[in-house]
Amino acid sequence: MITFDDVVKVYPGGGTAVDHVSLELPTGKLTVLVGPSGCGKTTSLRMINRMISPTSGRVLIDGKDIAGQDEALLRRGIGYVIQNAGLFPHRTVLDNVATVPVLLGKTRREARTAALGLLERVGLSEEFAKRYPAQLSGGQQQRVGVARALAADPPVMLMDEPFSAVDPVVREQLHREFLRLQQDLGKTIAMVTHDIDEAIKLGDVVAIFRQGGVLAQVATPQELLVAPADDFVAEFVGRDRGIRSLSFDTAAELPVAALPDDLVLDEAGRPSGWRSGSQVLPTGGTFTSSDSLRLVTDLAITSPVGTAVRVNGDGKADGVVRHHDLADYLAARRAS
Ligand SMILES: Nc1ncnc2c1ncn2[C@@H]1O[C@H](COP(=O)(O)OP(=O)(O)OP(=O)(O)O)[C@@H](O)[C@H]1O
Repeated sequence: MITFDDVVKVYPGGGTAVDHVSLELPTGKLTVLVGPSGCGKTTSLRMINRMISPTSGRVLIDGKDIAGQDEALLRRGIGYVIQNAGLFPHRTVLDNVATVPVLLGKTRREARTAALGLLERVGLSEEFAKRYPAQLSGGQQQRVGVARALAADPPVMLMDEPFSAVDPVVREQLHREFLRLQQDLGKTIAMVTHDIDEAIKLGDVVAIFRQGGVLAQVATPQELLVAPADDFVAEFVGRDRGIRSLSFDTAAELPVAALPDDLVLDEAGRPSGWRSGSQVLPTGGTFTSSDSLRLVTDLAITSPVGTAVRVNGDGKADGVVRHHDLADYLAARRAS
């Protein structure tokens, strides 16, 4: 666990960048530091590996104040990924990843073999290993940056806007890959972003900062959407938060009604449309009990008959949810 204990940072000649922040970043989880520009996110992140020292207060890793620790040793256990990857331009991709393990005492051959494995894990095949960073796309460079940070197998990773320099489609792909990787590795990660949607998507815990380096709220993404602490957080989290919060709940407990007569099924029992006079209208998609309530809501709204169809693992229809029943369910859930 990383602990900020009443941390203050005042830059000489500047204002207060971080103002009495107390925060816990749980072990094995991804904590996102998010907030508007200049609110102290990067300063806070860099206090974890001592690139910046607090003016007062303490930063502890697993209960030990890092101020008293050997700086080189401390950083060995902390990977660092920055925007635009920050790769060494005159080294190949392979050597970018293998450099730190060599410095830590691995033979060049061992380090290179491990580096190839890491590149593969972040989705880069062997053909990229011999290239130089400038010969890669932005998204590929970010992947190398992540592989390089992982090379020393540090328990802690600091990531400063790691996905912001790539276009939205590549970012989406990197998010998915990164979440899968983190599921396997379970690193303790602190990530800075200014993008609340990214924070909500990736974070186990989200710490929202406001101007002046003050913590506005620390919560799970779902809590932030359902119960923002104040108007600043509500505004920062953005519109549609009620609908967005439904992404975090599955349809497992949603009661379904029996299949109605106007639902058309194929021979295998799979839904193929809604009968409407002489026409058959499209179902517009189906859900399973492990899908989110947000998907079910979307299906019920967009269905030509206001009804979402549930299917089982074989794709057979096994129940329906009408939009008014869904509304009743959501209202009852809110009240409980
Ligand atoms: N070396 C420095 N000297 C003086 N002031 C600084 C220094 N570094 C940062 N600041 C100031 O401290 C405040 C917090 O900066 P910081 O970079 O931590 O914010 P941030 O939330 O990461 O911002 P951004 O999202 O724009 O990167 C800002 O007002 C900034 O101008």
